[in-house]
Amino acid sequence: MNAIQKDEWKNITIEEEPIGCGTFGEVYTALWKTEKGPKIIAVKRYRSYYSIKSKLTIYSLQLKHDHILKLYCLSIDDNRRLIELMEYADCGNLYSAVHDCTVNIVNNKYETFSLMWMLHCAKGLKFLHDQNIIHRDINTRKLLLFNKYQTLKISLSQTVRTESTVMTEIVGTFVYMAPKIMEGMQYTKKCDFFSYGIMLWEVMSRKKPFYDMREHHSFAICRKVLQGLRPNINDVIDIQNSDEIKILITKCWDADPQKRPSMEEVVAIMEKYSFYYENGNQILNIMKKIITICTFI
Ligand SMILES: Nc1ncnc2c1ncn2[C@@H]1O[C@H](COP(=O)(O)OP(=O)(O)OP(=O)(O)O)[C@@H](O)[C@H]1O
Repeated sequence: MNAIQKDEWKNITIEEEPIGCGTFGEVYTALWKTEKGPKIIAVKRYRSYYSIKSKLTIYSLQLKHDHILKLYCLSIDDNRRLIELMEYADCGNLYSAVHDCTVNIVNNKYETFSLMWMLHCAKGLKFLHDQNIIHRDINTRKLLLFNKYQTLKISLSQTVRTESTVMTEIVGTFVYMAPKIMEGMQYTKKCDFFSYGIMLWEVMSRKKPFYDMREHHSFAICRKVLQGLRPNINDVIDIQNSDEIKILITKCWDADPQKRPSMEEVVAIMEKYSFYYENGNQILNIMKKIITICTFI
């Protein structure tokens, strides 16, 4: 792990107002004057040392992937608080991009964006699973956006563990949590697939999971999910051949973990759709231009 030298702190200026607040601490933007020039980074200030062991495990794994958020280093500040320096996501989290309908760049090409985001998420998760790592709390607030909303990366929280670890303590966010985990069973990779299914529904419907439940507290959601209730699949927006996406969602959130698809399958389906939409749109634009030119001739 790269440790930050004590005198390096003078090169880092942290903003006063946090940009986000999580379970374990607050996140700020900061300017880091490095030898290669200044760069904007994100800094997380933890409230306690509780996080340090799991964070050190994550760092020791040295995970590098296009769809995993880059972590630079961990340190202790002058007030003896655990500090983490990481890549700054200039477009915020996916939850806001999906539910805040004021982002025009996203609204104008929503289908293309949504399929691309969920492809990136599947690729990132597949990478983690290939290393035998389980995220355990993947949700749309943990998916961060870059590059004019065109790149998505998974943020690694304290919940991330290697599969060999015994994990029966319940962690995670209830609306995205697999029923077996609610029952206190051991976490396996399959719990991330369940969360993926809920997120895919959320992104493809632009609705919040269980938005239509009268009682929206954790216990009510747990009870309903254990009884087999899932978000309404018909909320998924109609795109060309969206039936395959709907089948994928229902397979991912199946109560039986064995019936959930593999991440290879998920990546293959999402790749097919993203390619279709990306290229379909380009072909459509070229055709529109040809038609315009022809009408002028
Ligand atoms: N690297 C980053 N770049 C930009 N914004 C970030 C970054 N990390 C976090 N944020 C913002 O801050 C919010 C809170 O992040 P944080 O990681 O603390 O949340 P969390 O999901 O509760 O994590 P944890 O459960 O590990 O504490 C995120 O939803 C996001 O909007």
